[in-house]
Amino acid sequence: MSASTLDAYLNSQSPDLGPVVETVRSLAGAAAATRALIAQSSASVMSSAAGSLNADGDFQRFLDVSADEAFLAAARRAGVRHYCSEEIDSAVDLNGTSAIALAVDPLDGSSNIDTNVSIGTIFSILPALAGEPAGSFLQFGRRQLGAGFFIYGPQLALALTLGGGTRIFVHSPRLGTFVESVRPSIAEKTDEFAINASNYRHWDDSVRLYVDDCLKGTTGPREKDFNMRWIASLVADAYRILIRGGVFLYPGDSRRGYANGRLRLVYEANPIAMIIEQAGGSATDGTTAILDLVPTSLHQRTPLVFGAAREVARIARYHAEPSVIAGRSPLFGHRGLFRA
Ligand SMILES: O=P(O)(O)OC[C@H]1O[C@](O)(COP(=O)(O)O)[C@@H](O)[C@@H]1O
Ligand SMILES: [Mg+2]
Ligand SMILES: [Mg+2]
Repeated sequence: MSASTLDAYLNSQSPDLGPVVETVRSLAGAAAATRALIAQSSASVMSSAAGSLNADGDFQRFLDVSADEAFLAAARRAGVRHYCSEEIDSAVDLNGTSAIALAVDPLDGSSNIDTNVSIGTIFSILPALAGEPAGSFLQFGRRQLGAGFFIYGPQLALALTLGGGTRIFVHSPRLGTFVESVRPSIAEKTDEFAINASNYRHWDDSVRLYVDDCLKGTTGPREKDFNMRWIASLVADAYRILIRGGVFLYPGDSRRGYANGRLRLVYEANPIAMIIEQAGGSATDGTTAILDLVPTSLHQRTPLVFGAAREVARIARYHAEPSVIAGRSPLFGHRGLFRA
């Protein structure tokens, strides 16, 4: 693969993708500025409270709000018509000239801000519909024209899809631009899973049984040992899966407000699902493809399972065939390590 820049890649797109290309170009500028802000700020400034709660009830930090301002400004510069983000209550009409709707999670992985763990920005690009701005974001994920995320990690990187596969670009401070790094292809099998295991007691039996079976390793039904990773930054977990495979789960659970997990459909699950599918993986809410779900509200949550296609399909069977679980009920007496 010959090294290419993000600009060259964007310039090679067909003219009808022009407004999408302009949007990505503008977002890349905002990401470089956000990266610089992160690099310059002390941990206490970055994580300091902005003083309010967002639409989902999360405490907003300084960086959540400043990233939102940077990406909103980038949307305006690109002529985006409709904008929504995790940090604002309702979608807004920017009166832009292009028929583009942009949904953004300006700062993903907020709980990691002051620990110097990778965080990022996730975006979803949709066709803007006539009428109220909110309507543009209630289209199912297969309508996305493009999706991506920036990750502020050891490298500033962009995972991007415009529908013809997924590409990863890494920012070169020397060249002042993003350079293509890898075209990820997610293996369909894996022996690495990612889940917040502290919620074990809140999960339903299908998720517990799946994790139990992984933990039993070579002597269990999977007949192989599994490794576990959980970064608690969706962008970082997704990036790892793009690079070396694996499967990620944030299921619904019995905690108050967590019936549909924690992640938001419009600006987290949908763009990640498109990026993952375009890299050869799959993404579901446990059983149904994320990209086939029709959002009913801007900030709605969804359970999210994504990564290696065969593993995601296996997890769907744990969810969809209670008889499998019922048939295994004698095992529930010794469910595994997390019960010890
Ligand atoms: O702390 P938990 O419950 O494990 O949740 C971690 C998840 O929450 C998130 O931080 C939610 O995103 P925000 O930081 O944008 O609210 C994801 O990045 C991550 O996967
Ligand atoms: Mg997020
Ligand atoms: Mg966020």
